[in-house]
Amino acid sequence: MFDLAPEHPYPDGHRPDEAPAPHPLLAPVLGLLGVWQGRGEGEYPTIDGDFTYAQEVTFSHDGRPFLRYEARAWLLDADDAPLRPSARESGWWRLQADGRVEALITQPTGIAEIAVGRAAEGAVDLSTHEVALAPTAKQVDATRRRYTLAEDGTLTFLHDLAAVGQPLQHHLAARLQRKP
Ligand code: HEM
Repeated sequence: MFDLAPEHPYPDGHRPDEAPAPHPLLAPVLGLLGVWQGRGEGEYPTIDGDFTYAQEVTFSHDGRPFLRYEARAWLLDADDAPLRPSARESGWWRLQADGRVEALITQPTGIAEIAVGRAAEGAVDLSTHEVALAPTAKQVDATRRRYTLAEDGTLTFLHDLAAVGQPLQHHLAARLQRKP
């Protein structure tokens, strides 16, 4: 019989300098490893008014050439107090030898995205390759996600969305700080 392991034998790493050693193909995204938290603003022409939100984003790895990605957002009220849970998603970013990234991202709203793009020096730009929708999901045609790591350690996130009959346009912008 299999003996239950008290701890996972291959825990994910959240820092470039801790075990497991990151795979060399992760070099362009090493600066993203860890848990990030911050605040953002969002809008869309079909939504009543702007909104502010908080988000926690986690990038980790197990020594192979892909990142595990998870993002959870919650809406904020006018005093920045949590209002209600909002978008969440998780997936895998597969790093290729020439800096290309293939990202597979799924959301509980019935949307599964494959996005492709490039990673270089802490900047990642991902655009839709394909979107698959569950039968009851809202129509999403395309997205673009840009992550930029600034000198001061801030991670900027920009998200464009083509959905529910609207052309690709701004949906979200956030500034995240790495959690200690
Ligand atoms: C930080 C992440 C996100 C936040 C905080 C957020 C927030 C919101 C909010 C507040 C709405 C209005 C409806 C509601 O109150 O729930 C909305 C609508 C929507 N969002 Fe997002 N969103 C996020 C990410 C995404 C992503 C990644 C996608 C698609 C890939 C997406 C696609 C949509 C769509 C399709 C709608 C519906 C528009 C409509 O029916 O008029 N959102 N979002």
